[in-house]
Amino acid sequence: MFNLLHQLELKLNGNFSSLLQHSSLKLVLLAIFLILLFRWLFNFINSATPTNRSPPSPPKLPVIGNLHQLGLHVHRSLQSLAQQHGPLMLLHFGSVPVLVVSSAEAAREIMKTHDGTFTDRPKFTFFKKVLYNCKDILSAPYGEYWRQIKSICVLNLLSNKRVRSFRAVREEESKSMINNIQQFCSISSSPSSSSLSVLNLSEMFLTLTSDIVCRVALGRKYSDRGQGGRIFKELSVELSELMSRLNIGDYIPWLAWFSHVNGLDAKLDDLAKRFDDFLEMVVQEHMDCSKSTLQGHGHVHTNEDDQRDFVDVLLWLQKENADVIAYPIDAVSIKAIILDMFAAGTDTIYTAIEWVMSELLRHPRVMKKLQNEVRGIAGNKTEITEDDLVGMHYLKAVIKETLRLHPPAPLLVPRVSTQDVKINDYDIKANTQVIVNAWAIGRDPKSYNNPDVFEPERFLNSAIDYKGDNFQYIPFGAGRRGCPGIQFALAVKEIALANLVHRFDWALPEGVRGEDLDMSESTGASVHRKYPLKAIAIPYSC
Ligand code: HEM
Repeated sequence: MFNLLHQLELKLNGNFSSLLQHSSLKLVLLAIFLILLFRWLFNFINSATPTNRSPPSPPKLPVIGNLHQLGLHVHRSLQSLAQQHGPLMLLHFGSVPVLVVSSAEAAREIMKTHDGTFTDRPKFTFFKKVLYNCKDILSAPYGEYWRQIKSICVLNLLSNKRVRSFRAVREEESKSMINNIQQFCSISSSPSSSSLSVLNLSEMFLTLTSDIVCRVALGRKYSDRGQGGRIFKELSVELSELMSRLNIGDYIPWLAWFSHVNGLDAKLDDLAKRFDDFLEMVVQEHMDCSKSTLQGHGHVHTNEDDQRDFVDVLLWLQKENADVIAYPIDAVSIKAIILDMFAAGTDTIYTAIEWVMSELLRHPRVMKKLQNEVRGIAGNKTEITEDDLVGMHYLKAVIKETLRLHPPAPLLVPRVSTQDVKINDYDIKANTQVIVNAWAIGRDPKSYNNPDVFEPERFLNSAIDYKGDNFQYIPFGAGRRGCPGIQFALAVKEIALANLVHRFDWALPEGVRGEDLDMSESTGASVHRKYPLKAIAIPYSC
């Protein structure tokens, strides 16, 4: 989401120069510039005699505020600014005040002590255009509607019981990924093949994750069946890309026209339309199916039925609860909630598995220790099932340590204050946007020894967990707006990783040594590897 902050400079430069060739436009822009300059001078003079105590701020420029101080990797830029200005720092992105939180203590203040004040989300153009005008859980404004759909999500879609009920889906899809790798190894080791072939693991993890989320949310896969499959893959990739682009009008409202000129608005509208058509088709399929069930042609679903996918559950709730809840769930809410599962679930899980395997390939000692644990527990079994995972403490520590170093959403999801509030003696005004730098907090030397070193042992016998009570460790956020998908995400990661390290030994292509593996990050709100992870699998026989 934040990479536009950088793209803005580049794109504005390129497009402005051609536009400025029109002299009337030059005059209009000059007039706008002068108005803004006067406004800025006026504000500057007023703020020179502050009546309140704001958090420290680096100096800002007119119009763009502190945007020029953000590099391609915003979490890294904000960490270095915080090292100079402190763990609570007030920036301005354009005209929007943004409070940046960079320590566990400050995060506790925001997400626990004053959680009730920081429960709203900014009204980003992406949320309005693609997430059904904020009718989903992630972007819905704090209030009764959000409370209702969040509790549906926590109790009916992502409860521990419901997550357990999808065990077969996870086991089958992990098995299918392992079989594909096995097949790939057989082909590459056949006499006709000249060398061991290199697997694109990033692509495999993306397929695994989106197939699991699809089956759980929509009832079937959309990755391998004719046109529906093609449409779905295209949409998922675009969703992730456009979610990562920031709309400059969100921060400098008078530049909103720029998103018309550079085509971003049109792309968002187009994506929203195509996603809506796809989800409409899926919901219709479910409704047709339940009609034929009522006519006696199929299996009747009940509330206790563990086999229902998310669309089934939401349609059932729509019917059952129509008269008892404040905001009856309409068709738009159903589509928005389902879209959230993809927007918030797929990219994050796939990214997390990608980083775990990257760290294991970089650290052969940890890989070996993990394989010993997994193979010791699996014994002669070829496939790991979820029953085997219970005793795999090192596996869980490896996953935890990777999420510390590489939280898929390093800046969580921004929030907004709903009223004026005092934090650590600083006055924070209502409507201040809040960014919590979970990435910087996870690497704070005050909380961790050797914070940049990958050392899963630090989480063995440690009481730190994911629930959001340990503010030095918040990859899933915390408080009322915390992530409801933790159990779902961990269940997928654990079964996939255990099977990957059990069934294969792993090496990097072309004899690259672990420590030389390129760990560059992509730009954007969810940070994955810049380059796909490629590796060689060597089948292991138990
Ligand atoms: C490794 C995987 C995941 C990570 C790292 C992750 C991370 C996050 C983060 C950081 C937030 C914002 C929390 C905050 O503001 O305090 C969030 C919110 C959310 N996540 Fe996740 N998530 C993951 C998986 C999932 C999955 C699998 C689902 C659903 C299937 C999901 C659904 C949501 C929803 C609906 C929200 C919005 C909650 C709200 O605004 O009330 N997430 N997630």
